[in-house]
Amino acid sequence: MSVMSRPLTPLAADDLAQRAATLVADMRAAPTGELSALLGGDPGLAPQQASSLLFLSEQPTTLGMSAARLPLLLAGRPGEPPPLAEPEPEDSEEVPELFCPGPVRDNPALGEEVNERMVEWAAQVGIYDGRLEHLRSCGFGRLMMLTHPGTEDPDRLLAATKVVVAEWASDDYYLDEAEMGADPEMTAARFGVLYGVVDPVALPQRYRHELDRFIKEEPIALAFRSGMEHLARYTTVPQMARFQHQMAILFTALDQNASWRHTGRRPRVWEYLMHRSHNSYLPPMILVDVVAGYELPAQEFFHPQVRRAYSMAGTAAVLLNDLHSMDKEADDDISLPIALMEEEGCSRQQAVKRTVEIHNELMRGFVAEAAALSLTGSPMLHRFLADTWAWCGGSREWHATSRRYHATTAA
Ligand SMILES: CC(C)=CCC/C(C)=C(\C)COP(=O)(O)OP(=O)(O)O
Repeated sequence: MSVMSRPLTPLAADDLAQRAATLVADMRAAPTGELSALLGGDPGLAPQQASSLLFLSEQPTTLGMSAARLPLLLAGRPGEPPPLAEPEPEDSEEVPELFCPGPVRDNPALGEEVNERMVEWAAQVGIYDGRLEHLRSCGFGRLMMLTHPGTEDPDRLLAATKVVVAEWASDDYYLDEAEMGADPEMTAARFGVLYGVVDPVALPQRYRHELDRFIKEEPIALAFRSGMEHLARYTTVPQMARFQHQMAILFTALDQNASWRHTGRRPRVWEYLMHRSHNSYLPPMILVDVVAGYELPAQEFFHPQVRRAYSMAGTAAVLLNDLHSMDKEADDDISLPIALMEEEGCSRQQAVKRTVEIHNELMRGFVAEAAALSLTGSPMLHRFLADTWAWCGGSREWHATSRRYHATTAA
């Protein structure tokens, strides 16, 4: 019987320590010393104790992004007063280190090749027309190279890059960038139609040509259709179905975001965190097995405990995006630091610190869940969890260096 068809049973402490050690060993580039201490350092601990330690330990570590790497996030826009609250005096709010690995591999030439081919494709489908140089400089090919160390195959990486760039483009064109035609009043109507392209509808014959024409003329729709056709060369039926499901979740969350912008209503912190769990980095992250050339069976992928584990990683990773894009977002946009400043009266520095703490809590939660799951899951699940961890490391590196977030650094 598949382990995922029955509930997980409490584990013996020595089992947990042993499995956690294996998991950590497989998590290339993980902060192994810290994880070992947390997960397996004391085999006498009961599993619940070991797990709760993961949530309690917030000490600065020797790994991850140090507070020193966050000055840009703390600085605010040059020449502008600090938003909403006065900053705290220096070092009263020390930002903890990120609990997140670094990249498992960095192969700039591979990233460049994928990036160039992606830009060529973007020109063909018509997205980022007149902005292709900026698209190139964002280095989405590099993002995919960094986040998917399991393959050297540029075509596999390119297929995934296309759908990920289509996702970003839909966010830019339909929600975020007014100068690219985004209008919150129209967002839900647009994503409604787009979903019918992602999960193709069977329209009555008489109306099909109108949809076909719409897809040809709407670059975002064409980007999704073309990108998904390429991706389908590498997906199984369940893998493509899970991608479509994740798009439905994403589009709903983007509609929610548009409604806040349209009405001017600001979400509470808990509500924003829920939103960011749906508008998270799961869309690119759940492709880790597709790109690496194996399949996490649907029975495990959709198991609530597995989904809980990788969803924590997906939300944590997107909170790093919130930190890095603080200075580029429009005034009506919302992020976790902004929600914290607005609702809890935090200064900018306090909000950054709190965001890092929440990120770390989620990542520690992911590791705790992953350690427990790898005791009973399939080898594919074990690999999927390790690849998820590696994805976070690659994403962290990209956010720290991409021109999408830092106008003057290398893509
Ligand atoms: C890859 C991708 C776009 C995933 C879906 C979730 C999503 C729309 C984002 C992470 C983009 O969020 P955000 O608008 O905050 O990103 P930017 O800061 O604009 O890059």
